[in-house]
Amino acid sequence: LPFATMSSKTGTFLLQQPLNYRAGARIQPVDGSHSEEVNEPATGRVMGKFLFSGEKEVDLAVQSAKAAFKIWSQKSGMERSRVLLEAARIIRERREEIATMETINNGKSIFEARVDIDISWQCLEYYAGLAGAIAGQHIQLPGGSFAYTRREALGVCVGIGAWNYPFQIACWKSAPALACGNAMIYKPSPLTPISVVMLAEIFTQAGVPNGLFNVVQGGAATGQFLCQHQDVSKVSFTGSVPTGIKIMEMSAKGIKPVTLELGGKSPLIIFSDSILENAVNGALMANFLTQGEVCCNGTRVFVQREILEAFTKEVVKRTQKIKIGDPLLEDTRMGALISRPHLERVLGFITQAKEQGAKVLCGGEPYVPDDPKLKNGYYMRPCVLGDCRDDMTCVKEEIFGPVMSILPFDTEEEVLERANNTTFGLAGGVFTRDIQRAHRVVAALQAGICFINNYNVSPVELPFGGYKMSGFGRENGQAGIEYYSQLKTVCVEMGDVESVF
Ligand SMILES: NC(=O)c1ccc[n+]([C@@H]2O[C@H](COP(=O)([O-])OP(=O)(O)OC[C@H]3O[C@@H](n4cnc5c(N)ncnc54)[C@H](O)[C@@H]3O)[C@@H](O)[C@H]2O)c1
Ligand SMILES: C[N+](C)(C)CCCC=O
Repeated sequence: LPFATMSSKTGTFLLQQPLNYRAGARIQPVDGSHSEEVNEPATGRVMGKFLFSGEKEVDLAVQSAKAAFKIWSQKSGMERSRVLLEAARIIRERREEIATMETINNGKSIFEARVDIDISWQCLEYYAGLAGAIAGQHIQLPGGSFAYTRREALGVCVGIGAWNYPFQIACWKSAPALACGNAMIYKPSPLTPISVVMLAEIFTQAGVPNGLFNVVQGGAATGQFLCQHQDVSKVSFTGSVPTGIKIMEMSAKGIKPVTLELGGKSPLIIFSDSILENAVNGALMANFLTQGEVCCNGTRVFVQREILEAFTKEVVKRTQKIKIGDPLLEDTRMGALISRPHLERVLGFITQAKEQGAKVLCGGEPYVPDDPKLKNGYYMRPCVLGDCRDDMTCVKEEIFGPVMSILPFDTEEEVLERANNTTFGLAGGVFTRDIQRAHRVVAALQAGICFINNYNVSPVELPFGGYKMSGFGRENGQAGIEYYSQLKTVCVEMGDVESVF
């Protein structure tokens, strides 16, 4: 179905179709508990309403996924690979339509949304490539006996996603899950319910059995029904630390494996020998993609004192030039934040930072575009904070908005101590021309994904995930296979059985 193309101008899209997907079709949930509005962040307009799913609908989705799992898990890796490749091809073909929908529902610029959709189909292609290579081992034992291992699917997996990368997060979870032979039920964030249903339609069109990828819409209660369902074998969650803790507690009751992709407050360390232009570009990429609503952002920017002034001046100049506005316009580089309460929360962090002694070097206030249809959108000017200290709230807590905190440092030893002084551990970065120092620094960083002389690039071949309270498990890369499969050992006796009894 053409979706966004029928109405691809900001302020015009209307939600007309059901957003649950079960057994190969869009449906209304059988026990929709209540309906919620879905907003367009760029305009603040209500685009329509959708129903939150109750326990019965969750159970129907699980039963339908179980039936599809029986078929899909019996297919060879190569057979699954062909279907995933076809899904990747359809996403490529519908790239503009999906990116437009993502922009309308999330508020990020169309420029960025296209990149998200590219990473999404690349993820499907990558796991299609691995599907045929999923294999066990043969182990020789004495007397001609032997053993072998089988890497088997887990069953019905649940994916629960955040609102910042709605389509991409669904692909990062479903591609390895399906490649390994699992079924998946996906629950997107209620703030961004739309694009994942397009993914479900694409999987059906590509040839997955009906029910293999179902979508249930809802919030915390729906998520809980999913996590607590006895026929669910695994939960993969992307979201905040407090919700991650709840997911882990619920999964513990059923001894269900979990993958937790949680928040961060990552350090970006810029040494004085860096190429200044690259370091500035890196800091912008580390802070302002998707209006700063990125889990792995390097929001604590540690700058060696010798270049503090030059770096800060350039970062501020470049930040002030970021084009904010209608996210569907080609030259927009920063769109609208996800919601009014979230915008107010981010602005609240800036007020508090000022109270605690930080200096606003640029931005940090609401932005009202000239275009009248955007006047109720959730925009703000990206902010750079100077005079920051490690004990300030803006430096300690995840803001999840376009706010960069600059922190001076003097020595490598000092900055590493400060960089690791956080309960988070998702990402980290270093800019330097000294290669020994670069590798020494990333080896010492307590973070799951580290960047040397760049930031926030994410080829799907690379495992992604956190240390410490940023979670565990990995998405993407070969490592992703381990988190959607289980190992069976088969021991084969070729001789007679000797009994000790
Ligand atoms: N590490 C990563 O890969 C990654 C990626 C994107 C976002 N994030 C993190 O996500 C957070 C922002 O996203 P958010 O505001 O959507 O997070 P959130 O934790 O509020 O919600 C995430 C998802 O969990 C669901 N949920 C909420 N309560 C639940 C419960 N009790 N049981 C089951 N499901 C429940 C929500 O409906 C949503 O789908 C940030 O902290 C960000 O860093 C992490
Ligand atoms: C694609 N990025 C920019 C690495 C973001 C990954 C998802 C985190 O929120």
